[in-house]
Amino acid sequence: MAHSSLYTSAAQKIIVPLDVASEEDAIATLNKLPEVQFWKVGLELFVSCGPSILERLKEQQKRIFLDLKFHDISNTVAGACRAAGRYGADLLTVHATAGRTALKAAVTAAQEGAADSKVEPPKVIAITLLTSLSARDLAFDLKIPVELPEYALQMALLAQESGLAGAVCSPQEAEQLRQVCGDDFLLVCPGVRPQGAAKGDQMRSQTPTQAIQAGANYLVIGRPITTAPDPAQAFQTICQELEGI
Ligand SMILES: O=C(O)c1cc(=O)[nH]c(=O)n1[C@@H]1O[C@H](COP(=O)(O)O)[C@@H](O)[C@H]1O
Repeated sequence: MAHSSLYTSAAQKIIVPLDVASEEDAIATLNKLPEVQFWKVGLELFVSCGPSILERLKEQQKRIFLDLKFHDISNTVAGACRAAGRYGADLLTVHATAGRTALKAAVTAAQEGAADSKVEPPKVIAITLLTSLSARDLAFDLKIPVELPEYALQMALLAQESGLAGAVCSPQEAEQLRQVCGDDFLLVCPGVRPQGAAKGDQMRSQTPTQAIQAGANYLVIGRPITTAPDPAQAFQTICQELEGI
């Protein structure tokens, strides 16, 4: 059995999503993975059981990525971000394709919400292009006539110009985004798969080592940990991989 102290710095870089449909299942996942410091609450759990899970996480001094991926007109995005800003989450997502006005409004509104409840505002980060989409999807279905890495970069730059703290991108685009957007821009990478793990619906994946070497600040890793026969062991194996870089 590995010692948790060995994995502290690597563990802080890994965000594990609570992609379950009830608070009970979420708590069961939390209990299986006591070493995880940073949890993601996304659409499935938030729509299923609302904000009470955020209180449970805060009681346990966990960090929270509130991944609600807002994508709407600017007035509606602002209202949602103001409400989300009240919860004291660390990170909050909006889609870059909501556009410049909505992105700027998101940051301001999240700050207002946080001030209302006297908590730190969440860092608002933008989805550049979902990691479940391929270059083929971008060109043929979304009809976007721009190469995929360039498109992700342009969405990240739009987010940066609009005052957002960072972006969500696949590890495959992280190196270019890091070079262009600089060291202070947060890069959060889902679509991360340890060598040999099932990709599922992830179309642009890389290993944890590759993602960190490309410049990711945080890795979002779900099923390779949560559906493993021993989730705590799977988490520790990834931490060990990162400690070895
Ligand atoms: O915003 C996200 O976290 C996100 C963006 C994205 O482009 N791709 C993506 O997979 N995610 C999330 O990252 C997690 C990936 O989970 P696994 O594929 O199980 O590792 C899921 O909770 C997704 O909602």
